[in-house]
Amino acid sequence: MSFFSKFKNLFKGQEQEEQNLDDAKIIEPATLDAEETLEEPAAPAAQPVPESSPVAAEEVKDAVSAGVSQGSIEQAQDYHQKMSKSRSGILSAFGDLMSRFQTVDEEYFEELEDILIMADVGVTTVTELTDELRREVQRSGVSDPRALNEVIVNKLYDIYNESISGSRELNMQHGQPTVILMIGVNGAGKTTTIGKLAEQFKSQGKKVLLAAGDTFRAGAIDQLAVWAQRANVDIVLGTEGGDPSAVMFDAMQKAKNGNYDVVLCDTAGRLQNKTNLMNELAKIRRIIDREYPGAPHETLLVVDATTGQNGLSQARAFTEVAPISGVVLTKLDGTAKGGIVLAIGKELGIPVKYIGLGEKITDLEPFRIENYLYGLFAEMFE
Ligand SMILES: Nc1nc2c(ncn2[C@@H]2O[C@H](COP(=O)(O)OP(=O)(O)OP(=O)(O)O)[C@@H](O)[C@H]2O)c(=O)[nH]1
Repeated sequence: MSFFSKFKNLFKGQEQEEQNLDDAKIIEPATLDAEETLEEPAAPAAQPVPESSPVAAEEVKDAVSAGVSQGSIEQAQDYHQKMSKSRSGILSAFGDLMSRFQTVDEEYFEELEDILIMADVGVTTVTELTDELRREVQRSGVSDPRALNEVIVNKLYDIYNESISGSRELNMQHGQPTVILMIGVNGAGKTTTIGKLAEQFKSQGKKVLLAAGDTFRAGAIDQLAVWAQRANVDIVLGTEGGDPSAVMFDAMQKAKNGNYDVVLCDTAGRLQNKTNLMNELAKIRRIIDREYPGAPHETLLVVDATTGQNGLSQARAFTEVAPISGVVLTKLDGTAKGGIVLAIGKELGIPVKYIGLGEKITDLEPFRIENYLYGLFAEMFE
């Protein structure tokens, strides 16, 4: 069974449960007003909650064994709700395609390519996808475009998974602080993301320290200090125009003496001057590594999803100045072109580790390709 069928079945299983609970609620005795009735209220007709159908239960078991848990249902629903801009763009284009093509032909493939490229899925991914679809159509003889929808989603899932190398989880340390270096151009959402991550770690009971290493942009230090306050975590402040490596040194000392679990390091995002940035990041990494050999344990590149292909070329340029272990894609709630996740996976081979789905401190989700594809395409299969 494909990942999507399994995923879909889990939702079917959940809907069935909710329906069962609703059915049971309708006949709850609490809904009768005993005060106003002279007669004894009828014996409560509460019935046991009916069991889910054995088929649904079996399918849910399948989905769970495919790694889809209750937690991921909630996450997927969150993705679904907050990615509505991207989804409505893609779904209306697909709807239009379905209404105009009764059979799959070359023109259908060309239009499909256009839709996906417009959604920022990226030319390489789109070409690989449609080449495979053409082969699939030849092999299976499928001619109804509707029958291809699920195949498309499954292939996007496979292409992403095959492109990514490296761990998709954060490389968390035990017995020493996990040092995370955040890089990315100004305005991508770096500061906000550091605040959101701090909040998440804090809510997991971890002791968190921020290092305000963007000493270049006026106001960056103050802005990070505001997030530290919001998340109620400690911060090492630099001085505007000062040496960011000095901030990192102080932060590493404080982390050691204060038994911190996580240090989140902000950096300046001056991509315009690649050599300077490369030297600055190399120096920062050296200082951190000297205090904690092997650190930083993560270097996360923050990319603004609304910048589309521009964001992708920015990301590519950053891979030339520092080794990147993961991408945080921000503002996925604010774009109608959410396909950029797939382009980044395919073109850079770096896992997207988090996505930003809003401006609030809680609007950051660990990235899961299943949830993302559900968020984008779910209604296509209803
Ligand atoms: N809708 C939405 N807005 C976001 C998200 N992440 C960040 N933002 C907004 O993007 C804007 C820029 O975010 P910052 O965190 O200031 O960006 P930055 O990369 O730190 O920029 P510099 O401080 O200039 O380096 C702010 O208005 C944030 O509220 C997100 O996931 N969704």
